[in-house]
Amino acid sequence: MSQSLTIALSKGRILDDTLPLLKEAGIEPTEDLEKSRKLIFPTTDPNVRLLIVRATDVPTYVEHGAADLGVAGKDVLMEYGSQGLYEPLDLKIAVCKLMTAGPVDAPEPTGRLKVATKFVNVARRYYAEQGRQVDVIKLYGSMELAPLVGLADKIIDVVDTGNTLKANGLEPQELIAHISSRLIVNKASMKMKHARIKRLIDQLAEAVERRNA
Ligand SMILES: Nc1ncnc2c1ncn2[C@@H]1O[C@H](COP(=O)(O)OP(=O)(O)OP(=O)(O)O)[C@@H](O)[C@H]1O
Ligand SMILES: O=P(O)(O)OC[C@H]1O[C@H](OP(=O)(O)OP(=O)(O)O)[C@H](O)[C@@H]1O
Repeated sequence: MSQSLTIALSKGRILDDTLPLLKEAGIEPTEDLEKSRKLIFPTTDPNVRLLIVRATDVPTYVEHGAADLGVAGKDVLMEYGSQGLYEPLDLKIAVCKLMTAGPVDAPEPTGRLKVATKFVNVARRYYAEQGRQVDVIKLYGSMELAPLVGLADKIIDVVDTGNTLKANGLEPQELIAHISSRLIVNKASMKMKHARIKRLIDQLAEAVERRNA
């Protein structure tokens, strides 16, 4: 008997970049996910369904077993803490960098640094490793605004082209990590549904390799 799989994805770039890889593994949604308000979607494989969740919620669904697998940015996994999950495959999609950024040509602030970010755990860890005293301010978006209005000296955010920083008079400073999206797997599912999950990982790994050849 075939084992059922539930895969958690987020709308936007992760969905756009993951669907072609899933297609190569024989899994295609049977309706247009971007156009629908539904959150659970059947696929051409009767034993595979897709869940649509917020990008930052993907690890939660997978760790708790509400989904067997998911696709999440390394930034999200660094912030969430990935010890409760397996992370068997780098899908090499949604590639960007996690960086500190601040106003162009601003002098390095002396004393306690104010850093605004949605990656508060990453920020605390990063500055603790440097022995630097920081106040970390949690934001949920539009981080670039914080230094412009005096909420923070710097931000930590993902950077791709750098256009968003530039448009706001900011510049990238220190590289914290190279980021791409990873396939994550629930630990119990990996045991209980090993053959099916292993097959999918192998198929996706081949698809990633073909794409990056
Ligand atoms: N400009 C970018 N270029 C390339 N990859 C990016 C970029 N911005 C974010 N990413 C990567 O894509 C992932 C998903 O980003 P996306 O913008 O879809 O969600 P989000 O807006 O960060 O999440 P949420 O909706 O929960 O706030 C991020 O976790 C990151 O790894
Ligand atoms: O260096 P860039 O190429 O400008 O990309 C960086 C931007 O991309 C992400 O935002 P996104 O476009 O995903 O919008 P969001 O804020 O809705 O997540 C991120 O939060 C940055 O603002």
